[in-house]
Amino acid sequence: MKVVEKFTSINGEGTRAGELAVFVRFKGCNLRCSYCDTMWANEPDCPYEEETPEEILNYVLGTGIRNVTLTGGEPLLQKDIRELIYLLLQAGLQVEIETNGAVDLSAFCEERPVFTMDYKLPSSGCEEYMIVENMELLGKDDTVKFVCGSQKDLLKALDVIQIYNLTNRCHVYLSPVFGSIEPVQIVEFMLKHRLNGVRLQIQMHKVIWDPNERGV
Ligand SMILES: C[S@@+](CC[C@H](N)C(=O)[O-])C[C@H]1O[C@@H](n2cnc3c(N)ncnc32)[C@H](O)[C@@H]1O
Ligand SMILES: Nc1nc2[nH]cc(C(=O)O)c2c(=O)[nH]1
Ligand code: SF4
Ligand SMILES: [Mg+2]
Repeated sequence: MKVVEKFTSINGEGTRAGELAVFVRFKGCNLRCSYCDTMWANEPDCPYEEETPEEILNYVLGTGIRNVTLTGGEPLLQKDIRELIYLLLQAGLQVEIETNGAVDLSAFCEERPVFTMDYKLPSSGCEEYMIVENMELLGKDDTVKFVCGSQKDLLKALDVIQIYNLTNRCHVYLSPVFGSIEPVQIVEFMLKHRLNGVRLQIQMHKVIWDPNERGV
């Protein structure tokens, strides 16, 4: 598996934000979002370590931390990802997958990790690649995250939340594209549309550390 970085930190996003977590970031992505904060991991010349699922499991177990987040790039494109998810779950770890909404999740539902799935909004430039059938596969422990960069994005997020009845299905987060929309604009939008059951989330690691710092 192509690993570009592994580190321990607090999870800055998702339902376990604020808890300790081990991160494994994989190389490569099938999308190219306008705002991507980890584009470096998607470049063909980005250095990586080739690691087996067993090696990654041993690293995770060695940290003594029970939450594992698999991210990237797009982690579900890695050839051995199913085996890794299986090994981590067998070891009793809490496994979260950050995924971009452009990979069919049906192939990964047997192992049942927790999915934090983006719905890419217009300003990402990648909305056309969303596999909306994934919505049906999500359950109460999963999350749909809308990373919003504009009012147009917020209106589209509202549409998608209503069409797929997301607040009754899973967790729903609105998160600002870091630095391009003020969080207060999202709060005002939530109030205006009475978005009950939806949460604002700000990437905590970018508040704690330099927003461009890697490995945190
Ligand atoms: C870097 S992606 C990796 C996982 C997967 N490719 C995806 O898009 O979900 C992890 C999360 O960071 C979010 N993200 C990337 N750049 C961001 C930015 N500039 N501001 C806020 N969130 C960002 C993505 O939308 C996604 O939810
Ligand atoms: N601390 C921290 N939390 C995170 N949660 C999701 C991340 C990601 O890049 O996918 C991330 C990250 O890069 N750092
Ligand atoms: S899908 Fe995720 S990793 Fe890929 S470009 Fe978009 S934000 Fe970056
Ligand atoms: Mg990140």
